[in-house]
Amino acid sequence: MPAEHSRIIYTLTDEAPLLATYSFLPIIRTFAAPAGIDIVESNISVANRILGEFPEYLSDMQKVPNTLAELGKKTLEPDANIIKLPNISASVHQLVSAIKELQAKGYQVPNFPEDPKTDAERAIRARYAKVLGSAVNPVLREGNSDRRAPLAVKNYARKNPHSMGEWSMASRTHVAHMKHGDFYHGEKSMTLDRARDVKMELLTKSGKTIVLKPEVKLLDGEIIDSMFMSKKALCAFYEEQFEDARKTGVMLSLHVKATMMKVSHPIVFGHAVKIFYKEAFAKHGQLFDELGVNVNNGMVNLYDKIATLPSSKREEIIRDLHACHEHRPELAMVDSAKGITNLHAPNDVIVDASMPAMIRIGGKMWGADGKPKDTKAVIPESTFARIYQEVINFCKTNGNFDPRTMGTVPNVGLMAQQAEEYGSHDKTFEVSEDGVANIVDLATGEVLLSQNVEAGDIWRMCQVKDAAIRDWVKLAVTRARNSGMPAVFWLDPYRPHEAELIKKVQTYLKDHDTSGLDIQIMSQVRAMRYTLERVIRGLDTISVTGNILRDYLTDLFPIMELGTSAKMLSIVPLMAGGGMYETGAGGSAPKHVQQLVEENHLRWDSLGEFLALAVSMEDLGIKTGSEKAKILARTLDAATGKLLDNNKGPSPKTGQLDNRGSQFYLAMYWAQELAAQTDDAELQAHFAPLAKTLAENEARIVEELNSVQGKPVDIGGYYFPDPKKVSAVMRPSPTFNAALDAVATAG
Ligand SMILES: NC(=O)C1=CN([C@@H]2O[C@H](COP(=O)(O)OP(=O)(O)OC[C@H]3O[C@@H](n4cnc5c(N)ncnc54)[C@H](OP(=O)(O)O)[C@@H]3O)[C@@H](O)[C@H]2O)C=CC1
Ligand SMILES: O=C(O)CCC(=O)C(=O)O
Ligand SMILES: [Mg+2]
Repeated sequence: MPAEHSRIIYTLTDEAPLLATYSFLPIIRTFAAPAGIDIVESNISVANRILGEFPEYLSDMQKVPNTLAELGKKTLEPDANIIKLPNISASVHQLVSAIKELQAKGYQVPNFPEDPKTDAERAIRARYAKVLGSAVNPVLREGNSDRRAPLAVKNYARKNPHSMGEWSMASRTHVAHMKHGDFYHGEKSMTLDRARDVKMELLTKSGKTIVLKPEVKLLDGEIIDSMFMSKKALCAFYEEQFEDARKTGVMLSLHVKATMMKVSHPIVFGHAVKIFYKEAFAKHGQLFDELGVNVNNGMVNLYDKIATLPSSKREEIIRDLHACHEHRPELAMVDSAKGITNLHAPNDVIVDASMPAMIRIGGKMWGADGKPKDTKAVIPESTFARIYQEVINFCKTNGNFDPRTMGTVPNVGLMAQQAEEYGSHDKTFEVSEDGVANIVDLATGEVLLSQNVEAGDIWRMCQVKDAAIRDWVKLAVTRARNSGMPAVFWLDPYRPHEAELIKKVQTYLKDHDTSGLDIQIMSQVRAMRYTLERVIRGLDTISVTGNILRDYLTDLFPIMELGTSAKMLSIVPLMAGGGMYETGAGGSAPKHVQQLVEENHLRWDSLGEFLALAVSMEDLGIKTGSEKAKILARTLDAATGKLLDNNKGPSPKTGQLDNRGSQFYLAMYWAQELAAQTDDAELQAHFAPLAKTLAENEARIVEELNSVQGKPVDIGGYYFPDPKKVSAVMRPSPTFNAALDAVATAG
């Protein structure tokens, strides 16, 4: 078997998934080896990405290759087979913390220039921008998204329903969104008649021409949009909503996606903070400017910056901040015990996860007194906010969803080739002066799209390539055909971008045999209502959406159906022919690391990894003609089914089975499945002794894994932990380790 074709690339990322990888990789290697499959690591953690970006600051020993760029290239090769775990999409605060940790460990990478003044600082900042926010997914996701709950997982959730909070008709929880002046209302869109090179420029009222983006290469048939968020409208909206919440006595929460929309949403977040605390900002604004306070990075930034002030001044500021609360509504808390509010850090309340968590528990968030309360969820962007209001209306009328009976909602999402918001980061600008923002053809000078903007508005251009749209339509038809489910394109004909998309969808659907399929196009709110009406009748519906709703719906529905998006199968069929298998649809669960460090219990569920590995091995088997790889995939799926049936997922409670124990059970069941199959005698003989050893030592291994819990452990860092220490913590069972080693030696 050619070596090139028997390779699975396994990413090393951050936080909980990285910890889980330390115990899972030795297991995977034990099983993959006899099929000639190499498991190759690719470290794309935020720390490693920083090091990869700044080699000239490092000693030769410290230098690392730019792994993300290399992996990005790999996604364009037809034999790519990548298992991608969730990684940190770093906010500025997280990035700065990671830099500090690296520096403390002797890696002399430059400081992050928060407020660059010189060209040199601007250059460093531009390089750090490549590490900031959602920097990994847009590079690797060179294909559209296919996310769904596998049948075994869905059946497990039906039999073992997670808890759901009660919804009451009297709930005051609701979503507040902008009615004008947001990206939706100002959007203009067009499909290119031919390939063009364009620039983005601002013609100011004062007569200047500011070129914001000198060149963007556009392809024939590509859809481009120009849209802006009005600062005035956004600030007026915040004022009105904060006051409404205060008057009506409902708690307030803000939900944005500052990590994925890494340029626009921090600004949107910052305005909320400045308006909430406006008296304090009016009084101390000049000092805050001098200190370089930037609340786009949350209140945490302000607290960090004032820490250097003499204590009397600092206390005065803190008193003034607290005084603001008197005429503002109660704020939802992220951690009420520690006094961390919703406005503390923009990465603490990430809308895709935070809204479903709130809906799941009956429309509540936590108040400062630690009690769950109804909340006004402020989500400025109307297109996406309205779907949540629709779910809330539905729950108020029909009660909470029932995981035992509800249907499933898989998603086919448009994201390939940096589609929509994914490609907009370097084309998003905070407008410096009133004027006209134009997208101009470089060759002809023709103004393609034009907007009247004002100082402080956020103006951006999004793109979607024609090939990505064709591939998305094809994936939707394939999924509809293979699943037998109806598919709904969630597209709003009144939104200019989506009106362009609808034309293409209608055209490309004709390229496929859609006979007998139920494929419809509906605006988001109607699509949500239609889908929910089916969901409560136990009926399944595929949602086919753009990039943002791909993200939002693949947390929303899994969290209702399965209790978590960790249990999703998340496949990216790469357009160049390879496959990327993401593990779950959720994030990197920072809370889980805290629990491990404090109590040596890792509640991270690796089910997503198990599911991803099975499809990855299956694909490898098909593409390389390896029967052994196919058998490994089949038996792994069976083992995962058994794991679910026997309830061997990790418990959130310290002292009980955790991630490590769950992985042990997977290994035992997998070995048993391989020992029991008769299609391949070699594999059978190879794994029979392991199956026997693990079964005989089950009680002992579980005891070794569970008895270490309850005490703090040291993993030697957060963003750049010590591999030896993590490995020791994550592999605490000598008996299990020896059993795996014995197979390697025997092989
Ligand atoms: N694909 C990717 O690379 C993604 C990366 N992210 C990044 O992850 C970080 C955290 O994001 P956040 O929005 O807080 O979302 P998370 O999904 O990390 O956290 C929300 C909650 O989901 C639950 N959860 C998620 N995954 C698992 C799992 N495998 N096993 C058990 N529970 C799980 C946990 O809840 P509980 O313990 O209460 O059950 C967790 O606290 C950010 O840096 C974000 O940018 C986010 C989404 C996707
Ligand atoms: O790219 C990111 O920052 C997050 C992506 C995400 O949340 C998702 O894909 O579900
Ligand atoms: Mg998401």
